[in-house]
Amino acid sequence: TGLSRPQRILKAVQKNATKGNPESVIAAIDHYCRHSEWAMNVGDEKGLILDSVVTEVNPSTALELGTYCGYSTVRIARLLSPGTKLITLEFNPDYAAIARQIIAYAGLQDKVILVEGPSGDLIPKMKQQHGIKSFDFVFLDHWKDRYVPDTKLLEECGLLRKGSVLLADNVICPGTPEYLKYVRNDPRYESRYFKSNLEYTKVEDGLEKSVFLG
Ligand SMILES: Nc1ncnc2c1ncn2CCOCCNC(=O)c1cc(-c2ccc(F)cc2)cc(O)c1O
Ligand SMILES: [Mg+2]
Repeated sequence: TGLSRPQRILKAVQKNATKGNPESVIAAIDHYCRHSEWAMNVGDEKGLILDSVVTEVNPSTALELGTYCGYSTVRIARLLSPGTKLITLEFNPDYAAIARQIIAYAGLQDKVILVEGPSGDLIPKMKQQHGIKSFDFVFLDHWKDRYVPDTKLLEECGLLRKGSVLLADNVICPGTPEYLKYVRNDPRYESRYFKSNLEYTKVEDGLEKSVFLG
């Protein structure tokens, strides 16, 4: 049945972007997904909010849950200071294989550690496998019903510290009502909603930024 959607996205990057230029990789994916076929990247509109939060936090350690094709991985990694790492977790090996190629095309492979597997199994291994004490920044963009259990897991594993920032995609569409209740009602979190639109559409969506108060 031909190429998969992620394979078609990779082809669009190889055709239209410049090797080693993350901005051109981001632009190529956005152009393809806006004009050829929709895909579940965080996109250009929510991407600007992601950029501003990453720039504000300037994390030394960052975690992304849900890599897909690596679009937000490239957006985050391109903003990291030298010597800092982004760990991104992807469940689907086919997505992971495409993401590795897109991250490498952007020239960001030295800033990114892509780990394949379910977040619930991998999060408890972060300290011993990657020498992580805690995460300064976490981008949640995986299965929407994993946002709450994985946030609790990050807390229980001591991977959040006072001031750690969680940024969650899709809190309106597809929606993560349980997660919004959790971070908005728990006094240990200071939460704020950034209204935007679902990638490449006029449908409302947004990002929830939550600071862990310890
Ligand atoms: N390491 C891991 N551990 C556990 N699970 C993992 C994992 N890695 C991946 N997964 C699971 C799947 O990840 C993809 C999750 N993302 C989405 O489903 C998503 C869907 C839409 C969407 C779709 C259809 C509409 F009509 C409207 C909106 C938009 C988005 O922006 C989305 O992000
Ligand atoms: Mg998303």
